[in-house]
Amino acid sequence: MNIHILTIFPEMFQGPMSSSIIGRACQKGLLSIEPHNLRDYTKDKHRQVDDTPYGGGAGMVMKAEPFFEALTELTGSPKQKKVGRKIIMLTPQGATFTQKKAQELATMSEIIFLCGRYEGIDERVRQTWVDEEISIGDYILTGGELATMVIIDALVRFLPGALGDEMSAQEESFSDGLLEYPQYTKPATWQGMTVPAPLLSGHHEQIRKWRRKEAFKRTYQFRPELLRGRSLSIEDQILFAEALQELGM
Ligand SMILES: NC(=O)c1ccc(NC2CCCC2)nc1
Repeated sequence: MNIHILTIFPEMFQGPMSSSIIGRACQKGLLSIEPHNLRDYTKDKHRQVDDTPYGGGAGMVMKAEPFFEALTELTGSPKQKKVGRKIIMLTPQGATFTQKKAQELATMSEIIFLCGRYEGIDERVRQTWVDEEISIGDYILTGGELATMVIIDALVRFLPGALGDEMSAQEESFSDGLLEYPQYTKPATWQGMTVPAPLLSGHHEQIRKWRRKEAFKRTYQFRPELLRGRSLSIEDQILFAEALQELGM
């Protein structure tokens, strides 16, 4: 997968996108991440990327030209829709990003992220080029760059080979829509707090059930809406009932 990012702050991507799992995935050739400085696509000597808004008002708006120049260089023309490529704009108006969307994006062969700054990007960029608008949550950021990094972080986990096998286990337990069960590591007792006995039993079936029940407890307590409308297997119904009992419900 090739990821291109149009931004006026390419340097923001150096640290986060070259560290840890993302950095290793790039080194393994599972994906490439290439920020492009929009100023390199300006034609005036001041390398102007923004200007005052028509109709007045505070702040500045990002000019269409640098985006058009960069996107034309990267993709040819707007009409050349390529299968497996998405052009995504990060905005608070976008569809809220989810794990499901992360999984879907991970199947793309190319993604181009458009990062706005100031008051936003000239509307003609969106109407000409943008396939999807995504928001990482209902809050306003100073730019689309951090939202882009969040999305890259979430999708890279779905690239085959990106996670060591120790992480892939977390993958399926989380992606079935329940919250994560509690995690423990050595020592077995820390400041008088002990690890729950089932986890020390070495009894895999007991451990699996304990984890599933804890996931039901947490999901019911913190995100009950995730449980609504779910059809549960017989075993899950039993574990869910036990979870509610232990919660004193
Ligand atoms: N919730 C979000 O994903 C999000 C994205 C971009 C943004 N700000 C950008 C958008 C255009 C100028 C700054 N704020 C919030």
